[in-house]
Amino acid sequence: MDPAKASCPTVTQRDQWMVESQVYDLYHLFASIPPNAQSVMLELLRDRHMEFLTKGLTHLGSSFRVLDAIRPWLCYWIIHSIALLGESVDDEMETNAIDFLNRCQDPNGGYGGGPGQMPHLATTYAAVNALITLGSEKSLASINRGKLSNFLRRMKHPSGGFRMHDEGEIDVRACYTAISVASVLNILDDDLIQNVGDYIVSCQTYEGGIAGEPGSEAHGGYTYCGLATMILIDKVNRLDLPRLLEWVVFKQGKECGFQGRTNKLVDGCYSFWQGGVVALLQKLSSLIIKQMASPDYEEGLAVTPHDEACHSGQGDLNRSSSVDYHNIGYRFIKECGAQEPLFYSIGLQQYILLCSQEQEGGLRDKPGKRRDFYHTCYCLSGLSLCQYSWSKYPDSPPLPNAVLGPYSNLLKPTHPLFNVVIERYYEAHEFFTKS
Ligand SMILES: CC(C)=CCC/C(C)=C/CC/C(C)=C/COP(=O)(O)OP(=O)(O)O
Ligand SMILES: [Zn+2]
Repeated sequence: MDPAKASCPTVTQRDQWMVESQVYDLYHLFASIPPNAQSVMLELLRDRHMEFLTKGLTHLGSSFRVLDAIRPWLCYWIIHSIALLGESVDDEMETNAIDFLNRCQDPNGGYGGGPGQMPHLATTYAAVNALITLGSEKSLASINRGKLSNFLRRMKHPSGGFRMHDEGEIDVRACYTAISVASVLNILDDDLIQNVGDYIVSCQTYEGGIAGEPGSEAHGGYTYCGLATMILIDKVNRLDLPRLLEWVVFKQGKECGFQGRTNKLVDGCYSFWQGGVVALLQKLSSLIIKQMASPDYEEGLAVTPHDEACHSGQGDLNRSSSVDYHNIGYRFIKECGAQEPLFYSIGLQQYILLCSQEQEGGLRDKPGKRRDFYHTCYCLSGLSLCQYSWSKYPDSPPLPNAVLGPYSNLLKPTHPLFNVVIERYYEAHEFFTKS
């Protein structure tokens, strides 16, 4: 999956069979070997992943010239993966990463794809998440929040959406990256939020998922962005949540991985984009039941129609006057949702460990594809969500049967709204509450 562009809308039956046969070969092999060998096959290859990731970070300054416009993304994918594995980067690497990201910071706010490049919302999100994950005071203090706030306001469009960059496209990714960054940095206010809910509601399609822009096809990446944004702005009740849930659960394929959209192939990165959608919906289970139970639901009237009148109704999140935006993400993870995952969590862990994991380290889309940092980050993020999907709170240790393979596979929990490791999120939340 290339997050920058959409390709052909369907795959051929032959493509589908090829994937199925490769995946089923692996599953048959797995089923045919003794339990102790199965346990070895299911092991998360921590040391090899660390070697792959550390090498990548070391070479960030030199060998990634071809990926010159996404270098803050590479920082985030690598640093977040390392944090999920419960490791950290050494002091020299941390200093280099902070200095490098600082050079990507635009004098007028926001981060570009490399030093001197125009600021872009996607690389701003990546840079901020990377700096939060590094977590030191120097790292957090390096973000110029005043200027970044100006940049976000410059990207705001009267439709309610945001542009990705000056004169750039308006889409649901732009809404999410702007709102996520503003929320975590404590600079979110009514002006930034105005009409965002209207824009995202207009992107929910007849299938139930969310498209990148009005009139397009529902897709897992945009659905994650749209749903997370609606939660962060306290407008999630405006989405048709039962339909969204129905759409996403049917995106988990026979291979146990997720596909991004109807009639396309499963891919390890959707373990996070679609797995994240289900994890968020799990927390919203009482709201979903409420929408379904409403006598108006069949008529499509149970969903609040306009931006002004809506609050989520999620316990403490339900307020009548001014909204404490900075704390929505904080309180959300404390909410109790459904006690069990709403998808086949063990099956997805099996897909990630047996099909997406490369023996030499790093993770990939599917068998036959090459590893890369993007897939490593989102396969590990999805694996972490699965492992904690039976836990009442994301930071309480899961029972052994929730974790496929040896318990040493357990990763750090990630915040499902921001995709940063929860411990780092708490530290950043405290830092930006005070400053
Ligand atoms: C935070 C942030 C910037 C999030 C990005 C969200 C994201 C992953 C959007 C996906 C974009 C898209 C339509 C890809 C389709 O590619 P494809 O046709 O190659 O893949 P497919 O066959 O799996 O649909
Ligand atoms: Zn992918």
